Amino acid sequence: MTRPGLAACQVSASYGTQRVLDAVDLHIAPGETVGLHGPSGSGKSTMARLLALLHRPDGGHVSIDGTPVTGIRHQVPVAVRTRVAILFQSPRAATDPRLTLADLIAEPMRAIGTPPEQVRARTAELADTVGLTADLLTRRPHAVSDGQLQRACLARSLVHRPGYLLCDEATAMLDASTQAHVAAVVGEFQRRHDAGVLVISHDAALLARWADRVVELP
Ligand SMILES: Nc1ncnc2c1ncn2[C@@H]1O[C@H](COP(=O)(O)OP(=O)(O)OP(=O)(O)O)[C@@H](O)[C@H]1O
Repeated sequence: MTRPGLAACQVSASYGTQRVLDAVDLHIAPGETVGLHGPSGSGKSTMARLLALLHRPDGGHVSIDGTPVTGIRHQVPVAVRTRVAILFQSPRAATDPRLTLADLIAEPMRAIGTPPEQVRARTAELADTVGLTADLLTRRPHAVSDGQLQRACLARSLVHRPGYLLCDEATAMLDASTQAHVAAVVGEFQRRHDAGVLVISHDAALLARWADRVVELP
């Protein structure tokens, strides 16, 4: 029987001659919140990029619900790659400054040809979930705060109702109340969809509060 979950199986990753991860295992079960902690440069973000199918491992593989994934990004079938979503630390680095917040949220739906009416309805539903008003949805990133932009990124990450959500220092730049709001939205999504969540943070106190267990990278 296959073990459900998002797994890195003996994955290794290098940049040039620098080996960043060496045969590392990590498993996130449905409904589970796993913390990932480790010193700066230990490969936490690289692990998130591997699990999000954005970066190809040099060795080992990623598996989703027991099925090994081959390829990365668009090489992976839509139904498989949309099982995993990632939320980055810096919403500005992760967004196209030319798009309105509504278009940012809608982008992953348009990319797979979702009909416009469905796109509109789901965008409105998600904007409501993350607490973005209609006025904010018409603005571009330069005209909103980091917290408001991160809310739009969170909405975008939930568009396809992913089975696994990877939060790479996703609340590190936010003030305490936005941090709590983002964590609450993620928690509610997780409960409703039995999603597995990976929380990457330098903040041991945050991980102790948020995660069911914490994995240390050396
Ligand atoms: N695109 C890249 N090209 C070259 N080296 C990279 C690249 N991305 C990351 N690295 C290097 O790989 C190592 C691991 O980086 P990574 O960002 O995964 O670590 P991290 O644990 O997330 O660090 P931090 O906590 O500081 O964000 C670092 O030494 C970094 O400089």
